[in-house]
Amino acid sequence: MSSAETPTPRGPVDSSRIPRYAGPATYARLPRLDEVGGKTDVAVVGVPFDTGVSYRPGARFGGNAIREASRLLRPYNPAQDASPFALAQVADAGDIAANPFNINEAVETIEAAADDLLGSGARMMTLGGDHTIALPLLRSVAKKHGPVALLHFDAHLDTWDTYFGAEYTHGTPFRRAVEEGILDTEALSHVGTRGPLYGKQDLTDDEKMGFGIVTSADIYRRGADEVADQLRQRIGDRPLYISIDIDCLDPAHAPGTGTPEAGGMTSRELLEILRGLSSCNLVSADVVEVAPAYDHAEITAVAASHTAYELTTIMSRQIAEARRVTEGSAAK
Ligand SMILES: N=C(N)NCCCC(=O)O
Ligand SMILES: [Zn+2]
Ligand SMILES: [Zn+2]
Repeated sequence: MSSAETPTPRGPVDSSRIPRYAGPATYARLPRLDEVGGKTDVAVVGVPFDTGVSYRPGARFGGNAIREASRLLRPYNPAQDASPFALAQVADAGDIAANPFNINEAVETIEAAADDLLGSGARMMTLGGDHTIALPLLRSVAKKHGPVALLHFDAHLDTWDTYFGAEYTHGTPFRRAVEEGILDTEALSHVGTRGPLYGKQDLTDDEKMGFGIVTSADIYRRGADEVADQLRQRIGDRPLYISIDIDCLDPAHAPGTGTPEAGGMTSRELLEILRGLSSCNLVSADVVEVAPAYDHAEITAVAASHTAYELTTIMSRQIAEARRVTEGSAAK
C-alpha cells in the first residue's frame, strides 16, 4: 500500500478531555471496529467462554474486566519506545458469541470468527475466556501462516489428554494442537510452569510433544533478560503465537483466576520477558483465564491489560516497520 492509501490510525479517546472513567469500555479506549470502517491492523477481541474449566469458573467475564482495567493505559509505551495506537490501527472488535452449553460448537464458532478477522488482514489480540479457546485460535492462525512457533506462559502444561472424557478443555488445548500438526514442534516453549502434576509421565509426554520448559524458578534464578534471549533464539524468525494464561503470574500478582498455583513470576518479570521478544514475528496472541470474581482491586485485570498492551505494541511496531519497508521500496 502506498503512503497515500495508508489512513492515519484512529487512536483512543483523549483522556485529557474526557475522563477515562466515562463512557463505554473498549480496550484502551480504542475505537470499535465498526468505527474504523470494519478494517483494522490489530483486532482486540473478547471470547466470553469458560465452559472448559476444571476448577473455578468465571473467565467468561475476563475480557470485559480487562477492558475496564485498560481505561488507564496511555498512548506512549516507553519500555518499547513506541506509540502502538499511532503506528497501526488497533480497534476493539467486540466479542465472539460462543455457545456456553456446547463446547464443540463453541470451538467451531471461535475458529470461524478468527478466520474472518485474520482473513481481513488483521492480527488478533484475543482476551479470554478460558484456555480452551487457544485451540481454535491456533487452528485459524495455522491456516494462514502454516505451523507456528508457540510461547505458552502458564503455571500449567495444558498438554493433558482429556478431562472426564472431554477432549476440548482448558487443560488440553496444546496436546490437541500438536496432534493436529498446527504447531512448529521445533519452537514450542512453556514459560512459568510450576506446581503439582498428576505424575512424572505428564513431563515425559510433554517433552515428547516437543515442548521446552522454563519454570518460574528458572526465571527467578536466571532473570528475565536471559530467559528472553534464550526464547528469542529458539523462535528465530518463525511466525510466533503467544498464549498467556494469567495464572503464569503468582497469585499475589493475579489472584483473579480459576486454577491458581503458588510460586509464580511477578508481573514485572512477565512484562520484561515480553519486551525482550519485541523483534519476534508475532502474528497473534491471547491473554486468558482472568476470572474477575476472585480478583481484588483489579490486580489481575490491570496485569492482563498491561500484558495485552505489550503484545499489541510488538504487533504494531512490526506492522509499521513492514509498511515502511514496502512504502520505501514503492517510492523508489
Ligand atoms: N489452563 C489452566 N488454567 N488450567 C489447567 C489446569 C487443569 C487441571 O485442572 O489440572
Ligand atoms: Zn494455567
Ligand atoms: Zn492454561
